[in-house]
Amino acid sequence: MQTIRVSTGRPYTVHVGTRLLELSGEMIRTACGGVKAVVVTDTNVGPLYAGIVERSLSEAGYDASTYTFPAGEEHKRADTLIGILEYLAATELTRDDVVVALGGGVVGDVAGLAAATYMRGCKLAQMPTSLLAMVDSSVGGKTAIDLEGGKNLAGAFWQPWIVLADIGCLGTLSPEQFADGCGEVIKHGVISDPELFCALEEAPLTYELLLQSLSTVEAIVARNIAIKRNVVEADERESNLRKLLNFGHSMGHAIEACSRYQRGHGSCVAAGMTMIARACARNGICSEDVPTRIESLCGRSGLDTACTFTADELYAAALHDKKRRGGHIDLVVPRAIGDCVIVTTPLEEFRTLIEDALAASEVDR
Ligand SMILES: NC(=O)c1ccc[n+]([C@@H]2O[C@H](COP(=O)([O-])OP(=O)(O)OC[C@H]3O[C@@H](n4cnc5c(N)ncnc54)[C@H](O)[C@@H]3O)[C@@H](O)[C@H]2O)c1
Ligand SMILES: O=C(O)C(=O)C[C@@H](O)[C@H](O)[C@H](O)COP(=O)(O)O
Ligand SMILES: [Zn+2]
Repeated sequence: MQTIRVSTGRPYTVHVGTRLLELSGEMIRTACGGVKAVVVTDTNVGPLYAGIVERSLSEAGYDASTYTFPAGEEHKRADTLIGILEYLAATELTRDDVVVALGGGVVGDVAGLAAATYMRGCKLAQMPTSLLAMVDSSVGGKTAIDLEGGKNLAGAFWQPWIVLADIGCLGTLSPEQFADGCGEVIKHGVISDPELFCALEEAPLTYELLLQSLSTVEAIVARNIAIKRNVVEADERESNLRKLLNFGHSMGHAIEACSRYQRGHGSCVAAGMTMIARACARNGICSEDVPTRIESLCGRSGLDTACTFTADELYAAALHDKKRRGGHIDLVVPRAIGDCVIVTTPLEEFRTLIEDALAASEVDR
């Protein structure tokens, strides 16, 4: 097992390993205390793993129960949040008690927001079960729901008390769901770890690798958590540096919204990273090999980087981005693999960059 300490306002430890589902009760009790624990999960993950976690919590002395909501990004919404909050109230959970978010990033984000708002804040344990949630969403404290206007528009920063990433859970993901998490892994390489990016070019993170070597995947997961930890520790509330973690997301979130959340987040980030890198190459900000290498690595990791939406559609959706301030948007642009910067960009220029990216993808075809 690997442990990664996160020194945010309230410090906590991320544990990455196997058999953590079974051990979760005692580990959560040590980190959180309390007498009640509510496992929040979705209809795919619950039948697989909630029973093991609820049993472990009970054996550790908790009065434990489970709340399950329908799987999918389309349920990362206000009515799901309210359903969870009403359940917490019905079980008479107190502020000293624990919400256990067991699932992918959707469960982590919405259950995390429930924990942040229930009685103005109760304890939270993140138990990510998808690759994406392990390498990214369970760490760093961003919680959110989507609104009609766009992705993650209502949320809170609420760091967990503990994160338990049982990599044994990855085996029940579909190859497509596993690949989706690679989008954020590749992002981490591009923003700050060129050695990771090169290592992935040598041996991409694939479902086949998962079947061959769980320990290799465990090491990659831990390395990604450490990358995210370093950024979050430096800028917990995203005043500046943390925006780097949004590389590929200005266009990625727009693609996700345009697809009405039918396309996976990681795949949209892969397309968004490729698009902004293409636009940067066209404008002499990076060399042509940057978009080529990003697109190629995404493809070898099983990610689709195509964008089927028009500049008008993407621009309209991207206007809801949280990094927009008046007539500008803070864009994360790559200068090289491992070297990204945040550039405050006028909206007209951003619109031109979207057009450049789409034009460049036409030329490539
Ligand atoms: N808070 C953050 O910092 C942050 C970071 C990145 C992404 N996100 C958010 O995370 C979400 C994407 O996360 P995701 O890709 O995990 O999506 P998800 O939670 O929808 O999970 C993807 C699918 O896999 C299923 N699943 C999860 N674990 C499983 C397992 N072990 N076995 C079988 N099925 C399993 C889920 O039920 C779902 O159908 C998006 O909403 C995105 O905005 C948040
Ligand atoms: O943790 C962060 O900070 C990130 O930006 C990680 C992203 O991968 C993630 O998708 C996040 O939810 C996006 O944040 P948002 O503020 O643009 O909603
Ligand atoms: Zn993301």
